[in-house]
Amino acid sequence: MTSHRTEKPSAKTPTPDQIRRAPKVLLHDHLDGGLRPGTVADLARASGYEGLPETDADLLGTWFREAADSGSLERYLETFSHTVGVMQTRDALVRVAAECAEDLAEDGIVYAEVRYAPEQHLEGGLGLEEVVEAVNEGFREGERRARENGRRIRVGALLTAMRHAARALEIAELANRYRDEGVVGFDIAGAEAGYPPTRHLDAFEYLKRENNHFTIHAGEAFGLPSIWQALQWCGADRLGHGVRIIDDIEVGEDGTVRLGRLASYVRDKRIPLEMCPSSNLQTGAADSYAEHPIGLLRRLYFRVTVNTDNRLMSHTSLSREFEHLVGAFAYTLDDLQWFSVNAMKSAFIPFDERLAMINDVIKPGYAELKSEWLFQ
Ligand SMILES: O=c1[nH]cnc2c1ncn2[C@@H]1O[C@H](CO)[C@@H](O)[C@H]1O
Ligand SMILES: [Zn+2]
Repeated sequence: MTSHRTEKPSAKTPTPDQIRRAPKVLLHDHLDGGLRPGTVADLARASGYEGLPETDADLLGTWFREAADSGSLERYLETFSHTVGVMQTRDALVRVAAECAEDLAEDGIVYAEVRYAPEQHLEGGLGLEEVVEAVNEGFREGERRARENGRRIRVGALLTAMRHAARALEIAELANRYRDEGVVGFDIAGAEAGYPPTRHLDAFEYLKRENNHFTIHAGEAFGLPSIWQALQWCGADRLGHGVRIIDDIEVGEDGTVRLGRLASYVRDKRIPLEMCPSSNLQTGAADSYAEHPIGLLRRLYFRVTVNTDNRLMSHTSLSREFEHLVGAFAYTLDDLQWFSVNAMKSAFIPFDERLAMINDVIKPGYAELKSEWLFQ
């Protein structure tokens, strides 16, 4: 008698090792939120930065995670003063960017867009352009080191303007100037409540006139009005977080789902949502992985992507984010592929490159993983 395997192999729960080896795409990761704890300690020592709460790398890593675990975005953001504080020289920026690309490649990421706010790195005397050039140099160096270790990654930069400041147009112009040299788009970040995206309308209008791309942190600490402004006033291509779109979705007792006008628009127009589950648990935007809106949004086929936000503060990696989601929602390799293809479709690099990444890198990578059961 022949025995047949009844379970579709791709429907099995992926192991942590498979998750790590799966080709992944990351669209929302802050350069100043992803330093290795040891690097923060090293750079502080080298530059004479005295404000660190701990000097031992392990203790420092724990400190960042715990301090960021505050339940409020404002308190979460306070921890960045220490990472930004040690990223004020060319060498520090090159090192942090190179290690970032290396770490992402080691985690199985094949394409990443990493963001940072150039205006926050001028205290040591660097100019905005020098900051961008140092970070770009670091990314290229990290890509090279990854290649030497048998890994392949491409990293693009997103330039962020801080929403409480008034330099958005200047930073948008900077992003436009470097668009063919490693910078793929623009973003605004920082405390959301009290700083609506329309404050920076001039920057967004400028980028639209230049046919350039941008994402906006919206719907994280503040709700639907922020998402609505980001899309309908500012014209964002993607939403950073966007979790609060859930406020415009009603699920009835019998399971029927009703989308409001804004949620319908987001789904109909395939607006990419850059979701960052662990970060949301820390800032209070969601209570647990199982209750995170990503579960429902994925079932409703919103264009959901999975991201890290701040690997240091959230003690995470993209693989870990997927592990949490696999635990909460029993996602399979098919789901992971769906998230990765969604992210690649939503990237800011040209269409032909996105398509080649999907067809020549991502899909073959998942096919390879899905075939492993045949040889066990
Ligand atoms: O989740 C977030 N929401 C809003 N702002 C953030 C988040 N994570 C980091 N930053 C802010 O973005 C700056 C540039 O990278 C960081 O310095 C931090 O202030
Ligand atoms: Zn963010």
